[in-house]
Amino acid sequence: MRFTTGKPEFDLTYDDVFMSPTRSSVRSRMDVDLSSTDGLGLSTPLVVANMTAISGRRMAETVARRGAVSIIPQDLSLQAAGTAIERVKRAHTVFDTPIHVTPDTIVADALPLIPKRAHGVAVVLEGRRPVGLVSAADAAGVDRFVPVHEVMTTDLTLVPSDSTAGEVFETLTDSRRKIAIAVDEAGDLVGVLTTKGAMRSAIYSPSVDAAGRLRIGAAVGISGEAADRARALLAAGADVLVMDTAHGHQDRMLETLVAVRAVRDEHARSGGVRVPLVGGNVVTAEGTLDLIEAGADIVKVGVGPGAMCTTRMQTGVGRPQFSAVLDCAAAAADVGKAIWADGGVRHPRDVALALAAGAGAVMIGSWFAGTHESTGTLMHDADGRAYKESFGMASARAVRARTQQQTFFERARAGLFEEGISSSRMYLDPARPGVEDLMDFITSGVRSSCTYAGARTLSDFHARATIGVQSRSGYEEGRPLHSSW
Ligand SMILES: NC(=O)C1=CN([C@@H]2O[C@H](COP(=O)(O)OP(=O)(O)OC[C@H]3O[C@@H](n4cnc5c(N)ncnc54)[C@H](OP(=O)(O)O)[C@@H]3O)[C@@H](O)[C@H]2O)C=CC1
Ligand SMILES: Nc1nc2c(ncn2[C@@H]2O[C@H](COP(=O)(O)O)[C@@H](O)[C@H]2O)c(=O)[nH]1
Repeated sequence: MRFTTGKPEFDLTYDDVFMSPTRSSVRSRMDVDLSSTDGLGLSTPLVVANMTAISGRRMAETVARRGAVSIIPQDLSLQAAGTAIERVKRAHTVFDTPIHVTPDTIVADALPLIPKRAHGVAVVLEGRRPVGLVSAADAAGVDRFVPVHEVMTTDLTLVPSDSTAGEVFETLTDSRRKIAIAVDEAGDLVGVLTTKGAMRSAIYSPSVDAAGRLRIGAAVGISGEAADRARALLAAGADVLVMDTAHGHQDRMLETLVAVRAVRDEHARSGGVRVPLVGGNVVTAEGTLDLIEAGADIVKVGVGPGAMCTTRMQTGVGRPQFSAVLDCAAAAADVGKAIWADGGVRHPRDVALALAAGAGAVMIGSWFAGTHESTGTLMHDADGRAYKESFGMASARAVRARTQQQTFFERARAGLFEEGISSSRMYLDPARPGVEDLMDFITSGVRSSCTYAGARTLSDFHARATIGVQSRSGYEEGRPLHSSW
């Protein structure tokens, strides 16, 4: 990557920069290979942040089907994390795992479950056999105590579970239906697929492990028994381990990395699979190199850019994210390693700019909180707009949950150091209410950015990108106007 006018002496945010178009021989945006350059080989270079309000098994399976990976937060109990990993490993790589209810489930119980999937229905099962579909529209205007078998649709599009996404697409378009239910030879439920899902399956490749199962990562805190948690997560099948703390460039993080690396190496010797370790967060070349020396394969970069973050206001510490990514990525590349750009992403352009600066993949939290797949419960404000509640992992709320086993004094002391927002409303975009909708939005933007730079791969993109520094009005000029001026 090069600057149009030489590297400035001051640090830059994503908003401060733009990319100049350069001559390109790439004929189509679909010719761009978006595989991550972080060694994980994600076909979509996105990682869902290890935040309790965002990353759970539903998020993990959905993004893995589209080539990305989600990290289960450190605050989840080992048992819950193990269950999440196990469910994601069992999930189908093409068909979505639907919500299911029984014919006798009452409408009042079924309705809150339906928004937990972007496809908007629950499958009604007798045993494991699908007998109906119920949507919020089917249940509109009926008594809440009515059993779903009285309102469900029974005219189903059943497809064999070995159907390809293309075959399902044809079946659905021929029958003018939106959702197919895949069943096995016994007629038992395997999963569901919408026309959009079938189309996406043709565009994205799932992120899978050596056994062909969807991938999922898990976080380990630096306080407490990190090595024991890491060992248990590896045994449960985690595909990547993330050690992160606010100040990643501290002795305790380095010691934790050394300890977890030993556990990981032992796991690799016995099982033959070397799980990558991620450490963070840092914003300097020195921090990056120290974490790599201690055992990190990937360094997580970003202090203070996150949407739930109060660190910069509270402490004055942090660094504008574009420059942090640029410097840390260069330092990591010098020793053959990579970084994730973590936090501060609000538009597809931010992802493109992070990748142009050399990030191996980009971590997103809050933007994905406002989706059907995040862990929170769907709520509506006084105007009827749908939202989910999000909170920072260093907020008083998260600290209270994380320190439950400690004494009252320790908890009160920890509570003094909050560096995050405890409650924030992340609205679902009515045009893009699912995480896959946002992934389409982001990846189409990044594909296009690559062709503007004449790049077919992300390493090409980093090599060819030409970046300029813009004024505030330069940034404002680029913002679309949704009504006249
Ligand atoms: N990317 C970012 O900008 C930030 C991210 N976060 C996220 O919040 C989550 C919780 O992280 P964290 O608050 O570190 O909690 P952790 O539970 O990971 O604990 C942090 C440990 O480091 C010690 N510590 C020393 N200096 C600091 C410091 N400046 N800030 C925080 N801890 C320090 C703490 O001790 P003691 O409590 O005794 O001081 C504690 O033992 C993580 O997921 C992290 O990524 C949090 C803040 C910033
Ligand atoms: N300073 C804080 N940073 C936090 C907190 N919770 C999470 N984070 C960081 O933000 C990113 C995600 O950024 P986003 O802009 O996509 O939301 C996450 O990975 C953490 O590094 C917090 O409470 N305080």
